Amino acid sequence: MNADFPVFDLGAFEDADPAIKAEQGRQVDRICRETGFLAVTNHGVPAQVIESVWQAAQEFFDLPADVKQRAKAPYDGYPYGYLGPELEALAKSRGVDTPPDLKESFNGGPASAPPGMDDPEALEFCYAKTIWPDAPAGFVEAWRTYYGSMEALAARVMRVFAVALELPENHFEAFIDAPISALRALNYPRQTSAPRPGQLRAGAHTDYGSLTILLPQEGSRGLEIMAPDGNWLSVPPVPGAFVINIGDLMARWTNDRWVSTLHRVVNPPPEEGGMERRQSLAFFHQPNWHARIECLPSCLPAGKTPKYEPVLSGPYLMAKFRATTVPAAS
Ligand SMILES: O=C(O)CCC(=O)C(=O)O
Ligand SMILES: [Fe+2]
Repeated sequence: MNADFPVFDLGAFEDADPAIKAEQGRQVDRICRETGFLAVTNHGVPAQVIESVWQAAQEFFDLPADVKQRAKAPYDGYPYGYLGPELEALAKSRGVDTPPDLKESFNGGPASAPPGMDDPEALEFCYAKTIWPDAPAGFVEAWRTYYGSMEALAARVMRVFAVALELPENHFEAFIDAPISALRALNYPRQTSAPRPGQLRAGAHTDYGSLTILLPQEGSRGLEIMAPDGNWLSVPPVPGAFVINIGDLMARWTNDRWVSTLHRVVNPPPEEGGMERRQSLAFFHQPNWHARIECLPSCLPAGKTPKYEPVLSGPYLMAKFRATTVPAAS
């Protein structure tokens, strides 16, 4: 048990006066320099919003395979809809060849494109239609409500990050007012046979964007992060909390002051009777398509040049995403 997994009280931060906020920001800065993983409590997302999408996702994953396939992505590399078992290997994003991950997922994007958006790649990719399942009833509404709650929560966490980086609290606002985030419901099915060598529920990877809001199944285990000493550390269940972690884009934005930590989901140990299924929800927050991500002013030591060229959020995400899709067998 990791008694020391950091827990951050978001409501208390928001109610605090500037001096306390600055002090809490320094704590968040320290966490993000070390692992970039923390649990966020007192987040204000209504239990009902979480419960509804959780239930809807569970019922969807319980449907027969052929029914789920009706919501499948229309072609390889399409970002949204149902992605069946063994179609993705996250370790490939780092050039590591493993068997496909033991999971299935349902993915959805932003509700609509912002007015004036005419970039063909953005329209074809981030703003592509979500392929909705026709069952269970209420799925779309529950999904959209949760997606909206995650957009709002991510914006609040970005305010904490701004303070942690000694920037004005609203620094990130203009970069994230038309975000191209994705919500993914994950199901790691009950394992009835032994995994292949090197096969995990989710291979070791870093996330791509600014931050991820993860909701692991209550009380579940399996998520591991790489500690600064190189050892895998299991993330303990924190009741009522979301697990927040930063992604590659935030590492880049901060000139590597913050780390986008390697993480994975391991198979349950059979000797603990742990072949059971595990569900999670992952919201991948990503700045506006056109947001130019270049070294933040507070992250560049005097006299130094930034480590990275500026990138645009959307095209950067596309390149990352395409590297992980396992091509269909021919
Ligand atoms: O299911 C989990 O706990 C983590 C999933 C994850 O890291 C991802 O999908 O990027
Ligand atoms: Fe991840």
